[in-house]
Amino acid sequence: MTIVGGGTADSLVREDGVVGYIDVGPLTLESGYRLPRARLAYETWGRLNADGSNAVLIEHALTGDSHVARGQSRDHAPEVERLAAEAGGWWDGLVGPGAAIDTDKYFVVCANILGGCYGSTGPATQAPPEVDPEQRAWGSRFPRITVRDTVSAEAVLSDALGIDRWRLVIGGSMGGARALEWAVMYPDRVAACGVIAACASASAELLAWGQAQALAIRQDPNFRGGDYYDGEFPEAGLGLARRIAHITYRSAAELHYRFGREAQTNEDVDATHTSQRGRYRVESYLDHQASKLAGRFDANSYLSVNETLMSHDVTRGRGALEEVLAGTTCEWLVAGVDSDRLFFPAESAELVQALPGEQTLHMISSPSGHDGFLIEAPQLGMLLKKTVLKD
Ligand SMILES: CC(=O)SCCNC(=O)CCNC(=O)[C@H](O)C(C)(C)COP(=O)(O)OP(=O)(O)OC[C@H]1O[C@@H](n2cnc3c(N)ncnc32)[C@H](O)[C@@H]1OP(=O)(O)O
Ligand SMILES: N[C@@H](CCO)C(=O)O
Repeated sequence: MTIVGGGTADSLVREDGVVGYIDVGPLTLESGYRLPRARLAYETWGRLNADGSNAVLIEHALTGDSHVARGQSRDHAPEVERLAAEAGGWWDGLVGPGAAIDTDKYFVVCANILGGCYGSTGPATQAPPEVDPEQRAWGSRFPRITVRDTVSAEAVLSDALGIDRWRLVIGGSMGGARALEWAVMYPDRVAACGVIAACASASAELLAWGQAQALAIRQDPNFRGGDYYDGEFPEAGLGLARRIAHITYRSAAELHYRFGREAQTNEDVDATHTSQRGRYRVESYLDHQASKLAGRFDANSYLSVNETLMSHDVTRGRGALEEVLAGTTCEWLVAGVDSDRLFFPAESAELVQALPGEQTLHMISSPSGHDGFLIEAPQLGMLLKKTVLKD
């Protein structure tokens, strides 16, 4: 995948891998705000079978995208097809021909989240004339999107694709939150649900990390309240937000093992003037993660998806967790990552205990912390084949 660089809002929208768009139309959000002309960009793999029973919906994480796996199944411009075929997907080990989510068998769909910057409607998208006669980017005017709003939009996508019922809806992290909401909001449309490294509601800890990240962006002088598209982008703030987040995505033991107190190559951490000292390797690593994200993501979109994650609470306005989940009818795969310090395994256990029937908590073993749900795809594949995809 390549990123289209440049200084305009439109150029932030990276759409190389996208094979389709669905106009969701006006979408009434949980807040009551009516989002006019919402659009979802999505990718698909495999073929939908005659009775529509082989469709799998994959939900990406916070800054993820629809490019779950290499290749695609729909005709598109040759250049787009070439890029998509070449570019590795974020769950390549799990999704593809012969993989646990076998694209020779299943029709796989993944949509870019509302509020993001990968082709679905987000803050960098041109606002419609009823919002802005000059049709500048939404910027600061983009409304708050909840997890439920994203699922409502995906239900419209499902209708458009002719999918009445998903064989499986699965995601990790915020993708897991969306999968869970699918099972609650549309119990008749979900045969199986995979909630990986996710929980029933965003914890106080997660809200706290979320606030710190949002403030990092908002305090960048280039942020200008969110209407920065005609000037410098708040890359420093976005990079700081990513550093904060990335620490929570990895484990303390892993950071210690990989980086310890080592200095980055050719840098002197013992220089007399501390303000001018070189970097520890772990600092250099975080700098790299920060600049990578700042090169591929829009700061307003980061704020939007961060808010969406913070909104996650499957019980909001519905009652106690057990009561809410009692209405679900699907099979479950709930898995935590044993070293996760963002979505703690105990939170996955709490979800399992509240589900109807006898359920099992599965654990992915990983030294990598929360990102284990991305890194340990083979383990997750084995779990899927043992549980909800055993046929
Ligand atoms: C669901 C989704 O989010 S999908 C969208 C993709 N997601 C992302 O890209 C999220 C951000 N990325 C990540 O979180 C991780 O890269 C993962 C989870 C995808 C993969 O994790 P890992 O393979 O363990 O990668 P790791 O965290 O070690 O990072 C490796 C990078 O750090 C760099 N790095 C390692 N040590 C250092 C150092 N001391 N100084 C600078 N850079 C360093 C490597 O060169 C490598 O760079 P590259 O990614 O540009 O090739
Ligand atoms: N690295 C992932 C983790 C968030 O769950 C992302 O950026 O989306």
